[in-house]
Amino acid sequence: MMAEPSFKVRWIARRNAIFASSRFQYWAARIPFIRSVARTRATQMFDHLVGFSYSQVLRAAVESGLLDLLAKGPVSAGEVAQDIDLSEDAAMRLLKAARALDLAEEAQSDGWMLGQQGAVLQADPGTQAMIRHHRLLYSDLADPIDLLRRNRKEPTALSHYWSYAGALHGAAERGAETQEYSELMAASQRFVADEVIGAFRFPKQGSLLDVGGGHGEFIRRVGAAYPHIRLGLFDLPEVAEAARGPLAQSVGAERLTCHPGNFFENGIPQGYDIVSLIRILHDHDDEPAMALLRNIRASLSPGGRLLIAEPMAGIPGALAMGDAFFGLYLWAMGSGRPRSPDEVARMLRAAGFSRTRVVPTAQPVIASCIVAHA
Ligand SMILES: CC(C)=CCC/C(C)=C/CC/C(C)=C/C=C/C(C)=C/C=C/C=C(C)/C=C/C=C(C)/C=C/C=C(C)/C=C/CC(C)(C)O
Ligand SMILES: C[S@@+](CC[C@H](N)C(=O)[O-])C[C@H]1O[C@@H](n2cnc3c(N)ncnc32)[C@H](O)[C@@H]1O
Repeated sequence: MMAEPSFKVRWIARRNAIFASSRFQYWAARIPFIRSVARTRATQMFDHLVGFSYSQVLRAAVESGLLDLLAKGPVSAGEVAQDIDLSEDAAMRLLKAARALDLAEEAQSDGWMLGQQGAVLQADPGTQAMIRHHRLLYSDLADPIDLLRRNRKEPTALSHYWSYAGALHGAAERGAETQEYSELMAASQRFVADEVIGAFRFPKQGSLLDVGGGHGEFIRRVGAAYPHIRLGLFDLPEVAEAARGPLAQSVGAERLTCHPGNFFENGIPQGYDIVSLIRILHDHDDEPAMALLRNIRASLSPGGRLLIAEPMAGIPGALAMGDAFFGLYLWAMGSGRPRSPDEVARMLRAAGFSRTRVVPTAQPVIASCIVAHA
């Protein structure tokens, strides 16, 4: 027999019945004070509903070169039309859509420039690369129920792209593809690295090993901020080998060691003060994620620390980013899930770490940070 519904259950049922009533909605939109909440809710629902159209405006602005053109503005609608090969009518439709999203601004009569959000986006090749990349996500999400019903290990556009995840279930070969995803990750690393470096103090004379460090953009940035820190990069052989030359040139060969390897099959190199996992843990389901944490724990001496930074779930003010974006993204990728800081902390303790601490970041929508002590 079902237990008596709790007070909370009864309260939610009552609240939902009131919110669903069209009479309540009608009056709420007209009563002073309450109407601002009603308007915000309606706009929020509308934005969720049409989010895909907004994304496609971003994509058109990036892929057509409109943002770069506006950066040289003011430009007329005619010039825009000619430059991006659209009719004047279509160019004006795109400019107005871009203006509505604050990507463009009409600074003078028929003189278009970047809007405030446009200025941020145009200056950031990493976010632009993500906008281009999301065509894969949206093709996988074309039928979301079908995606959620299918065996998660069936190949998708994203699992093919992330060949290391695809390789886990035989969907893809490695090679040229690692080059492509490494470049995307390097391009979008700027904000993540800034968040981590702004939040966490690295030991000035110590050593840092970035596990799954890709082309080394993170350690390049830490290396620039801490000129005396010794740097290590661990990644799949084809990635680590491709990173070695350019990275040595950038940070100095004498303080860099590249370790080719597979963190599920090989031990993590020992002797580092800090090991970092940047945008790695969420890629993996719980069992492999625990194996990776144990592997890192085994490599650390007393006093050693593990720094985890990635977008996390359950972050106040950024809830949708965690479970509504990364939840579906990683589902489509076929591996991993976003975790809350509490979940990550529990896993760290189960892997043998003694203490964990959340390090607050300025923009949790980009990354949250947890440090664990060996
Ligand atoms: C001074 C006066 C008068 C006013 C000031 C007003 C003011 C504060 C203006 C603000 C200007 C400003 C500083 C704006 C800053 C804007 C920023 C920092 C925007 C940042 C946006 C970042 C975005 C949109 C990031 C998106 C990231 C995405 C979608 C990442 C996706 C990552 C994926 C898919 C990763 C995949 C890897 C895998 C497989 C999961 O491991
Ligand atoms: C999502 S990318 C993150 C790269 C980088 N940390 C960043 O934030 O830009 C995941 C990285 O983990 C590496 N990787 C995936 N599986 C691996 C494995 N089994 N062993 C070592 N590295 C692996 C990939 O090659 C890739 O560079």
